[in-house]
Amino acid sequence: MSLMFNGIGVSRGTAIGQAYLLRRNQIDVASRTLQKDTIPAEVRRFKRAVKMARAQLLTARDNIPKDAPSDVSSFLETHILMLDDAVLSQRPVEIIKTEMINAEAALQQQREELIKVFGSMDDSYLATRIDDVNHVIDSVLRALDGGTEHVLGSEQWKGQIIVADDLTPADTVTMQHHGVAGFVTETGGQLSHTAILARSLGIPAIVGVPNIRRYIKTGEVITLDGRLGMVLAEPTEEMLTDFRRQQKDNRLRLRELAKLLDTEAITTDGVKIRLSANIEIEEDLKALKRVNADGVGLYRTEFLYMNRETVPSEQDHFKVYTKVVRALKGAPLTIRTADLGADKQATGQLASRTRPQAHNPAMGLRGIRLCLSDTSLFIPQLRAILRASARGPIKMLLPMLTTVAEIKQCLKLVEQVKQSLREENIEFDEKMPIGGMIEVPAAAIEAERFAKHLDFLSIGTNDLIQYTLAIDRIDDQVDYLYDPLHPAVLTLIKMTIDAGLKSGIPVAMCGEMAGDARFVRLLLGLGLTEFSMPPNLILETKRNLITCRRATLKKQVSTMLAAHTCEERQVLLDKINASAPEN
Ligand SMILES: C=C(OP(=O)(O)O)C(=O)O
Repeated sequence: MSLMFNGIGVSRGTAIGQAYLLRRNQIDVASRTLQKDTIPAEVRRFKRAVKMARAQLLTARDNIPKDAPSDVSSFLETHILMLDDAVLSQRPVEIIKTEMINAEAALQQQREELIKVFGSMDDSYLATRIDDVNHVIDSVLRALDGGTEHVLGSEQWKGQIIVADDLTPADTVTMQHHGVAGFVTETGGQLSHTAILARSLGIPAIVGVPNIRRYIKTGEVITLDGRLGMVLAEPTEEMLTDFRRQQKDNRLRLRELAKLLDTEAITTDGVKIRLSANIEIEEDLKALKRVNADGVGLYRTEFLYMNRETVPSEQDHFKVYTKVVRALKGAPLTIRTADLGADKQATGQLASRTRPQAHNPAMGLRGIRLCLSDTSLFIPQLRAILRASARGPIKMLLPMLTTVAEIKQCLKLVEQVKQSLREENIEFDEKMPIGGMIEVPAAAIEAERFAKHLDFLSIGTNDLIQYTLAIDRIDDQVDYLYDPLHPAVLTLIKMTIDAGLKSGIPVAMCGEMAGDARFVRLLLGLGLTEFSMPPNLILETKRNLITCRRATLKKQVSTMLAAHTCEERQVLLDKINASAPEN
C-alpha cells in the first residue's frame, strides 16, 4: 500500500529513487567498567577514533565542489574546530581515567554535560550549536564503532534518496559528491545548517518527517517533492507515471519560463515592474544571473556573522560587498545592514552580544536597535558599505525601524562615517541612497513621516505579518494564523505604498509575499511596482504580471479591500487570480 508523508520542503526539486536508510545519531552507548591496566589502551582507542573522525571531516571538506559557497566549508571547519577543542578531545580522556569507564560512556557523559550547559542558556540559537556538538560526538562514536561507511558515503548512493534521522553538514556535502538524488530527515527545520546547505548545493530535500524510517526500507522506491514537502513510499505504477509526467512538465515549464529572460517586465497597460532578487550567500548570485534579475533588492548580511569565531572586520565586509557589486555589473545592490538577533543569531565572539537573555527576542535588542546600541559593531559595516559604493551602485537598507529618532540616529552616524572617509581620502558615493525596512506596524503607520528622511522604503512582510498579528513566524503551532490577507496587514501595506507615492520615493517589497503567486496581482493592484524575491521565483512572477492590466487590478483590489468577511475577500482574490498562468 502506498504511504504519503508530509514534512518541511527545504530545497526545491523532485526525485525518484531507491531509499537508503541511515541512522546518524541515537547510537547505543553501553557503559563498561575498566580494569586499571586496560585504561591506557582505552585512551589510545579513543584518540584513534578522534583522529579517524577528523580525517573523515577533512575528506568531506576536500570534496566540497569548487563552486560551492564559502559557508559550506565554514560549517565543516566549525566541526573540525570543535573536535580539536579540549572539551571534546581531552575531557573524555580524563573521564576514562578517573571514572575508569569505556570511551563511549565517557563521551556520552561529556555530551550530557555540554547539553546541560547549553540547555541552561535558554536560547534558540544554541539549539543549532547543540546539534553541532551532537554531530561531532556521533562521528567519534561511529569511529569507535569501527564504522566509516556512513560518513564516507558510497558509490551506491548515486541516484538514491537518503532517509535519515538527521544529517550533518559534512554528510550533505558528501551526499552531493556521491550524486544522491535527494534526502529526507526526521528532524530539522528551514533554518538548520543542513537545510541551508541543501538549498545552496541544489539537492532536493525535505526535513521534519518524524519516524519516517519506521515505514520505509532500504531499496524501496520512493518519490520526493522538495517544493511540496511530500514523500511517497511504495508508489503504484500509476503514481510513478504521474510523478514522471510532473517532472517532465516541470522541466518544460522551466524551459518556457527561460524564454522570458529578455522580455521586459511591463503590464499590458504599460506599467514598468522591477523584479529584483533577495540574496544571502554568494551562491545566490549564480541563480540571480540565470533569471536576469533587475539587481538585488535585499542582500541579507547576517550570514557574514554566522559560522565563524571572530567578528567580521570592515575589510571582511568590504571584500564581500565589492565582489557582489562587481558581479552585478552595474545593476543596483541593496545591502541591508545587520538584522541580527531573534531568528538570526551570530556565532563565536559575537554570540553573547547578539543573544542577550531576552524573554521575547523578536521584540528585544535586535536589528537596528542592536546596531545603534553597539556602534563598534555597526560602524565597520557602514564604512564597508560606503567604501564599496565607489565600486558600483549600492543602496543601504536599515532593518527593524520603529521610530523617526532611530532613522535620525542612523543618518547622523552615516554622516560621521562619511566625514572620516573624506578625511582619509577614501572614495565613496556621496549620494548613496539610504532606505528603511517597513516591518513593524508602527513604521507602516508612520511611513509618511519616515519617508521625509529616507530615499526609499522596502516592506518586509515576514516580520510585518508577525508583528501585526502577534504570531511568532517560526512557531509551527501558530502557523495557521500567519495570514498575509488579514485586513490589518493589507491596510498597513497600502499605507506604506501610498506614503511612498505621496512623498515621491520608491517603495519595494522584499518579504516572501512579494514572490508568492497568490498575492502578486493583489500587490500590483495595491500600487506596488518593485518586487524583490528569491531568484527562482522571478520568471514565474514576471510571467504572471506581464499578462495583467494594472488599471483593472486597481479597481478589483479596491472592491476586495471593501469586502466584509475573509470568505468574501478570498472569493474576490480567486477571481483576480483566475486568469493567471498556472505554476
Ligand atoms: C525580508 C524580511 O526580512 P527577514 O530577513 O527578517 O525575513 C521580512 O521581514 O519580510
